[in-house]
Order: sequence, then C-alpha cells, then structure tokens
Amino acid sequence: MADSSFDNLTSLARALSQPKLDLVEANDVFVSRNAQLHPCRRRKLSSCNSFESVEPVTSSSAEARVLVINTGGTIGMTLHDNVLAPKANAFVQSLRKLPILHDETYAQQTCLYDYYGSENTLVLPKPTYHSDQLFHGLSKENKRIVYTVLEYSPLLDSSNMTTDDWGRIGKDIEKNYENYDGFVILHGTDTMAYTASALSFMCEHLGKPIILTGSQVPIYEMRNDGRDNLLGALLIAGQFVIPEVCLYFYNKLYRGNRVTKVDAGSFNAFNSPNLAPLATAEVDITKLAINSLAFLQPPMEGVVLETYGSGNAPDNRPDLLEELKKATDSGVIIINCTQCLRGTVCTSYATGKVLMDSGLIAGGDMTPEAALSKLSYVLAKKDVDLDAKKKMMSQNLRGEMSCDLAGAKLCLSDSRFIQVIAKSLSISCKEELEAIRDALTPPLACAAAKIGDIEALEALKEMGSSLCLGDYDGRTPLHVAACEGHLKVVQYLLSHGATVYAKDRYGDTPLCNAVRFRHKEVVKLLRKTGAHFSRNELEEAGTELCSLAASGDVEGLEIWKLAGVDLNKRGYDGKTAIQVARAVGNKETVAFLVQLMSNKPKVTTVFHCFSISFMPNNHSFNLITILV
Ligand SMILES: NC(=O)C[C@H](N)C(=O)O
Repeated sequence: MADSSFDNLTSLARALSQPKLDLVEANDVFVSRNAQLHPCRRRKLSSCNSFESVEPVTSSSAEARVLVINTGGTIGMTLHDNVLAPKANAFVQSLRKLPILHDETYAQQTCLYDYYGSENTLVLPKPTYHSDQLFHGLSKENKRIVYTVLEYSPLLDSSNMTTDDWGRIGKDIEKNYENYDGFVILHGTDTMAYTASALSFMCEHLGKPIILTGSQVPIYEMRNDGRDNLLGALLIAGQFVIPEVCLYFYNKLYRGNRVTKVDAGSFNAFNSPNLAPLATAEVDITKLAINSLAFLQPPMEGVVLETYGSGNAPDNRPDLLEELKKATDSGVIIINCTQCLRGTVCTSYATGKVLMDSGLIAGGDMTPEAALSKLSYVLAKKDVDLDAKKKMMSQNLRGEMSCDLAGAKLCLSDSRFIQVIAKSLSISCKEELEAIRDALTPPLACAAAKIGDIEALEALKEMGSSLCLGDYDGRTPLHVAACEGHLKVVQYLLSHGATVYAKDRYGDTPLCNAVRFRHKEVVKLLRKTGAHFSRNELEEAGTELCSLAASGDVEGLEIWKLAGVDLNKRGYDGKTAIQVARAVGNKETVAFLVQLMSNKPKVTTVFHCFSISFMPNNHSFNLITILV
C-alpha cells in the first residue's frame, strides 16, 4: 500500500437543517430527492410509448437503490503491453450489455434514465426464485435493485490507494447516504481488507450496508469472477439491512474488519480466520521488516506488532523489551497482533507475558489490517486521552475482535433465566448455550428497553448478546425505547451499536416510532445520529400531515417537522397541509404552519454518521513484522 501523509480530514459532521441540493450534480449521479416521488415517475411513465406493457411500478418502494462507487481494481482492468491496468469509462457500457446485471427492457419501459437523471444508472433483472434463496437467515426485502455507478478518476490499482482515497469514499457515502439503501464499493483486492477495516471505523452509527467487492479476473474476460461478485454484493446491499461494512467475495459475505487476502491466484481470495462469514451464497501486504527499533521514536504514535503464535516474542532479548517499554512509557500505543491466521493473543506463555509487561495492548484475534485502521481511527480522536485510547484499542468497537468467550460463558451461567432454560433442555455445550442466548436475548432486550432498564441491557451485553437484533417482528430495542420515549435508553443503545436505520416487519424505523408517540427529545437525538424517514415512510407522510392539519394538531405537525419531513409534502389528493388547514378554515394552524415553514428549524441536526476526523497530520504509525 502506498505511503502517504495522513491528511487532516476534518470532521464531516454537518448540519442537515439546510435543504440539500435537489439538482443533479456535476458527475450526474446525485439524484434529485424530489425525483423519487412516485407521482413524478408515474407522469414520466405515462409519456412513455410502451407504458401499457410495463410491469406496473406501484410505488418507488418497489425499487431499492444502491450506489456503486468504482474505485478501480482488477474487476475493471484490461491488458496493455501484457500488464493489467484500469480502463476508464468502459465499465458501465460493459455492464449494460450483460443481461444478468442489467435489464434494458425494464429500463426503457420505465424511463429509468430520464427518471434517475443518469446514464450511469442500471437495473438488475427481477429476482428469481433462485436468487431469493441465496441468502438464508437474513431479513430480505423483495425489490428491483436500481444501481448507479459513480466512477472515480483516475481508477486505481488498489496498491496505489492512500488514506486520502479512504476519506474520499467515506465522504461520497456520506453525501449520498439518504438517497440510497446500500452501497457497493468496487475495489482492488490487494488492499481491500485495509479499506474495509478503515471504513468500518470511519462510519460511526452506520445504518445501511456498505459492501466492498472486486475480482481476481477482469469482468471483460470470458471467464471471470467479477460478475458473480458484483451481482452478489448488489443483491445484498439492495435487499438486506445489514448495518456493517462488509466484504463480499466468492459467494461469501464477511465482516470487513475481519478479512485478510490469503490467495493471489484463486477466486477464493479472502478469508476471515476468526469469524465465520456473515452470510454464504453458495499478495502480499508490504510489511516493514526491521532490525532496529529506531522507528519507535517520536513522531511515531502507534505501532502494530505482528508477533509469533499467541502473541509471543523472545523474552531473552532485554534490549528489545526495554525499547518497547520505553516507547509505551512515552505514550506510543503498541498493539500486539499474532502472525497466525487463526487464534488470539493471550498471555499463556512467558514469551507473551513479557510483551504485556512492556505495556503492549493485546490485539486479540484482530487482523493486522483491522488493527492498523483501528489504531489510526483511535489516534485521531482529539477529545480522548491516552488511557481512554488504549482502552478503546483493547475493546471490541465494530465486531473486529471476538469478546472473551470465557467471560461470556461465565456470565451465561450466571444468568438464572438462561441457565434454567438451558438446564431444562439438557444443554451443556458452549455452542448450544450460545444459540439459546441468541434466540432469547432479543425479546429480553426489547422487554428491558420497554421498562427503561439500562442495567438489564448492560447485563445482556455483558453476556455477549448484540443489542441490535430484532425480535420476531424485526423490532429492535431501539424501536421499543423510541416508542416509550426512554431518552437515556435510546442514548445507551446508540452508543452501543444500535442502528437508527433498523426497519421492523412493517418497514418502520425508530424515528417513525418516536414521531408516532410524540417523543420530541428522542426524535431530536435520533436525527442527530443520522436518522431519517425511509422512502416507504415518506410516501405516507403527506397524507399524515394533511390529516394533522385538518384536525388542527399543531403539536403533531411540529414533531414531523423536527423529524426532518418537508411540510410541503402533498397528500394522496395532491393537497399540502397548509392548503387543508385553509380549506377547513383553521387560521391558527395556517399561522402555525407559515411560521414553522419560515422559521429556521429549532434544532440543529448534525449528521454524525461519518465523522472522518481520521488520520490527522503528524500521526505516524506503522505495521511491522518483528524479525529477530
Ligand atoms: N485482484 C486485484 O484487484 C488486484 C489488483 N492489483 C488491485 O488490487 O487493484
């Protein structure tokens, strides 16, 4: 991976109170939000010659939208002078000719290009029974997947990617976050695991899938893996709410910060040694070999040390240990990662304990890629002191390291409820106990959220359960806490990985729930964390506003406004709330609406989804393999 100065990418948090541009931007991919309104599409459709024969587009919610960011990599390369190099402006044309990746008939019949305002927009064929069955166990929305390709210039071999490129991808996702259901990043395989790890830390409070993929053989070749990889990534990004940065390759969906490239000559190029793939659809990282430790001097602030076995190094080299100790004493954060593909760092051996005694932090079963990205993310946290940074490095932040299973077991057996159930089912082995835990904890967490019991939520988390999982109706603890208006619980859940974009069986988000039950503070907090109404929810919004206006319910109108909904939205009969209030002669409501629409919003909603205050200048760290 190419070296670069770590530019100070200042926080991208920004106020959403300003209306976003509704215009198609220079590169033609940023689509007008208004253009998504179903009636517009209907009007455009009706002007199409072949409208009668079109499979009816009942609403815009029949389509899922995915943004594909093409950064380069082998998937779009061609041979020149016997070497592979990226080819600009050829990818979309080539996809257009592949029926498996684009349905031109549907595009023509539904005026897709006019409607989305971009020649770079394509649509997958209707999902078949077979592709429906591809991903077992994940909640799925059965939709047409419309995707728009944003091609970077220049396209890069990923060995040339720098941290600036990570920042660019993050910014583009942030810019387009509300307009798409998911994101696919096309990327070279050589440094894909680094970018995946970096994005996983950059994207705080992520609510939608970001899936990196690429290929080993260019998509232009007759026999290639690019088509399958792209198709799989699109199907997942468009159909499933997996709020994670993932990597999809060779029929497997991995957590992005768990993978490493293991094979330069096989389609099966990636492995996630310490975490099973999230779903199955069935060369070399330059390391700095050192023989001197001069590199531990300032301005070095962090080091990922790749050590032997379970985190061991020679304990008969006092010179080496002394240098490490001096460095950690002076504030350098050194993470101890194992060179082994599988297994975790622990202090079973004297040769491992000496490293911990020298102040190193155990990297558990993190990949070096994830450790390096996490280190850069943590080092960039300006308002966090050194001890807290060290603590963050030793804790699981985004699923990049496994929790202490021994601890989980102990807590599981401590939990009387689960213990009794496990006993009555004669369950004794760890795997079965964990399966019981995973089945039981979502409803338990929802029950705790309902009564505002943060301690109970904490206890469930300690047991190793995820607080993001939904119950049988897909309702997460965050949905429940939002309905109940438990602000502290909402705060707690948001800071422990809950996603604001979770949708229940009825397509409702926690924001929509908080609005329904009129919990203003919860609405404000959710908005601050990046929540927005889904397109489904927005379709009903105009009618809802009109009925609130008809009944003079100004409190109701205000809370919809707080939730970021445009009060000019039209109801089913084309009227706006203010027109309805005028029609029923409710002057107070009219005056209130006029004031509400002219006033600047009372809350400043700040988008925290992506705070890429990442890798500031002067932060210096390195990945080293220890050779002694
Ligand atoms: N298969 C690949 O994509 C390898 C290529 N050199 C890259 O990382 O861009």
